[in-house]
Amino acid sequence: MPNSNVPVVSASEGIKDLFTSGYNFISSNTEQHGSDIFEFVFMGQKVVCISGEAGAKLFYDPEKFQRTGAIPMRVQNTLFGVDAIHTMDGESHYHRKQLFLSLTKDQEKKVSQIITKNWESQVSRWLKSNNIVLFDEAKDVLCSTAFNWAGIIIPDNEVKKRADELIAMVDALGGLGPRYYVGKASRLKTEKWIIKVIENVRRGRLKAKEGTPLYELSFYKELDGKELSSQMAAVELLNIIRPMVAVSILITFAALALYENPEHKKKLLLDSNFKNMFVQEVRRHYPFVPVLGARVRKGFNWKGYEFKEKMLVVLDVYGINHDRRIWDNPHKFYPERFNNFENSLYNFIPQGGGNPSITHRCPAEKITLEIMKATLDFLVNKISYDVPKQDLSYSLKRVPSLPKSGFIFTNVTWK
Ligand code: HEM
Repeated sequence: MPNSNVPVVSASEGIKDLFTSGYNFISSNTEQHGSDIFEFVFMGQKVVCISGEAGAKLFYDPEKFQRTGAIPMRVQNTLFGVDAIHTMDGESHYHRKQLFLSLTKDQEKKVSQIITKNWESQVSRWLKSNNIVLFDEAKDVLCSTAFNWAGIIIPDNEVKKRADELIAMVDALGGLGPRYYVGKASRLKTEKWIIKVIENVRRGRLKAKEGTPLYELSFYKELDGKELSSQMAAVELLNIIRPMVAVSILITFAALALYENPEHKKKLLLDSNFKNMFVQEVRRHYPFVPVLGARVRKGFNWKGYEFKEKMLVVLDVYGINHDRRIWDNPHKFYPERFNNFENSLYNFIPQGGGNPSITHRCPAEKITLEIMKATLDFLVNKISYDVPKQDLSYSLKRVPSLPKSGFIFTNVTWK
């Protein structure tokens, strides 16, 4: 059956639109055409874009979609590593996912204690400095937190270099040219180092504490009873450390939200429930993950549209977090909207959707929230600072996005 019943965005129009609309590319087209599905030809390949809560529910049906063959090599070469959990399906995905779920389960308190200590240890330096860039500080603090939690000790003078490499992998996501090559080189360098660490643990030359991600990934066995190759173990260990460092992007947006909405400061000082709503709204409101991709496992029909086997389907993550059918006044920063918000698993998906023990949804949303809350608590309750004039704008055309100045603060004092 021909798919003549959905809008088709021409390749030339679509490319122009992709570069001018960025994060809003899918939602601007679904709104314009009044359809949650449209087709678009990107680099010679037909891509089906879907949006809306029902679109997310469809996308997370493992009978209909698979991840094998969906993640471009340029993303695997930089962000995730080749053949990582993100690309797996079925039983082997389920088995590996249980490892990630067990590594992250009930860890939020431990991680937030480490990060609070790490933030506090920066203050004596800040008391003597002017114009401190929060994003730079956050990526280093998170890098040292992530390695400490994962069971890898790195000297203080290596933290910045490692943090820069991990952020370069994330920054490569929407980058053509230099950003991509810096991200790829950073992955090669970091993987090489972590492979050595894992081999040292396996040969008993380096002690790793049972229960830490380093130990568990070093000795984890696949369904066939074999250990991961040291390369694969390194890729997956980095799939825990790298995203933790990337929370620095959300932290920078949280500081921006606090600065632009000073009326929330008092409530953040006193009300832990409000702190929770505030960080949820940061995850919803600000741009981070733009889209997710999957391939049709076996042909099916949805809303009269014929999804054919192997078709590439892209889900509008940013758009669903700003969908007028789900959120009133979606472009307003309004934490109170999370009071009594009914989460259906598909209507608020900043870290993916569905049930995380079955789907590819992020296993570390609780950890992410606690890192953000511990940081907000530190910024609001422990220190005072001024925010000088700077360019705090951020672009929806750049993936990932970030306030241009990185959020500069100065005149720091303890409270
Ligand atoms: C900055 C905050 C974070 C964001 C925005 C984020 C976002 C995401 C997204 C969108 C996915 C993929 C969902 C899908 O494919 O359907 C994902 C998966 C994943 N995330 Fe996160 N994440 C964050 C933090 C973390 C942290 C702190 C960790 C580890 C401690 C982590 C570990 C993972 C892993 C291992 C997966 C793969 C799960 C799978 O394929 O089954 N993430 N994350």
